[in-house]
Amino acid sequence: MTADKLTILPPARPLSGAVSPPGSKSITNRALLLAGLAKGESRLTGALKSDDTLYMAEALRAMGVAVEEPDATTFLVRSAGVLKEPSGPLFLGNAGTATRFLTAAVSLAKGRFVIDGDAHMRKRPILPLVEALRSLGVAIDAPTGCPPVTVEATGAFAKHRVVIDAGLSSQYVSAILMASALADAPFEIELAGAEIGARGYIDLTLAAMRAFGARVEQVSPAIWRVAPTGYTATNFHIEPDASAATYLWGAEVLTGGAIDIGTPADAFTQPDARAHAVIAAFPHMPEVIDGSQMQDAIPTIAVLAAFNEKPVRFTGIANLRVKECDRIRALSTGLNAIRPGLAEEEGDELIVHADPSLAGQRLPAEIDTFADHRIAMSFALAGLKIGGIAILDPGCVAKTYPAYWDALASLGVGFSREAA
Ligand SMILES: O=C(O)C1=C[C@@H](OP(=O)(O)O)[C@@H](O)[C@H](O)C1
Ligand SMILES: C=C(OP(=O)(O)O)C(=O)O
Repeated sequence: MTADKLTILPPARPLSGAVSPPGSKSITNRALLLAGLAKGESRLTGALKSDDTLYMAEALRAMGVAVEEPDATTFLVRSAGVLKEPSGPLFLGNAGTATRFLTAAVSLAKGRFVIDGDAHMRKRPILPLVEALRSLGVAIDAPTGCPPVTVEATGAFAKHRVVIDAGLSSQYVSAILMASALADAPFEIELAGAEIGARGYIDLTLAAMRAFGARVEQVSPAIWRVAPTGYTATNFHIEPDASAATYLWGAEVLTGGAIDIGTPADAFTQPDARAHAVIAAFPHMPEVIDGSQMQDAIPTIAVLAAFNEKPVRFTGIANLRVKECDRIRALSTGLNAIRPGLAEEEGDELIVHADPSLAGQRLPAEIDTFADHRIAMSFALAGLKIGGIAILDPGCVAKTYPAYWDALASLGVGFSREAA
């Protein structure tokens, strides 16, 4: 974490140029794990190198997997196909994917594993996953309901069917799906309720599992069946990050520019690519936006909404409160710091009162990012149109997009950096 602040200087011209977003965080962390669970060598290209994926790589190394980095976007993973007991706790920063996915994966290894993270991760719920694994006979404990999680693993599940509540996070389901291909018999996962965060992330999980040789079928909208195939090492290419793309799409429409991100919106398989259609409608974005299937894109769209022609109500976003920070609160706080009354929380919904006349004004505001990369990256968009927007702790973008500020600079955005 850096203590400084970065003030965005609104560009005089529309932003134009070519910038490729980095590799997908979600897919990189799935591929790293599955490569670590496969016997042999897997080459992962187009990968993201950022805090979240480097924590995953480091944890795998601590469990005996060789993870080499021949270049800036490749991981070369060599594994015996089993995760060994590490000599100490696995520290995963604030990487939700790494934390949840590894909690399930180590439950089928042998030994004692402690999954831990930073102060933010220690506030992010993991109890539904812990309880599901416990119901499978795993000796697992998370006294606060959040990390740290301690697992005493014996190498097998005692049962081959689990019911899990994924209302708070789809990552719990992805975690068990990926681990369950290592069970010793066919395994079934059922959702406790119809509610699930973003289903598109489950599809990403199934696609990654199949690429590494798993056989998994969706029996009904709430039930998946996984064959006990284990994983096969493979070479795997990772597409660019759709959530990262949303900032570039946002910068393009907000400034009336032309930014070539190198990937057509319909070529992404990640759920946040849905945001493209909404962003492309700017400044005529809909008055009600259901964020449930594109959750990580909501900060981007909410900041754009401040410049929309009509107010926007965001629904289906309750679990934004348990992401890297409470994103509903962070968005309302930041927008109201720019101009009081700009945003309003109504229960777990967010209303952004649009005001196109904000563009071109000077409204100095310090944006508290709450150490959340998406709050930093999305509020930078406001700074493209409003003078005086300062992003606190800009280094937090390293969680998923370490080159973000360089990318904006390459498009012609200027900054002034100072100690906060
Ligand atoms: O499976 C994944 O890769 C992710 C799932 C989503 O989280 P939840 O399932 O916790 O909502 C998303 O917000 C996160 O950035 C990545
Ligand atoms: C919610 C996010 O991350 P994670 O849950 O993987 O930490 C995110 O990247 O917006």
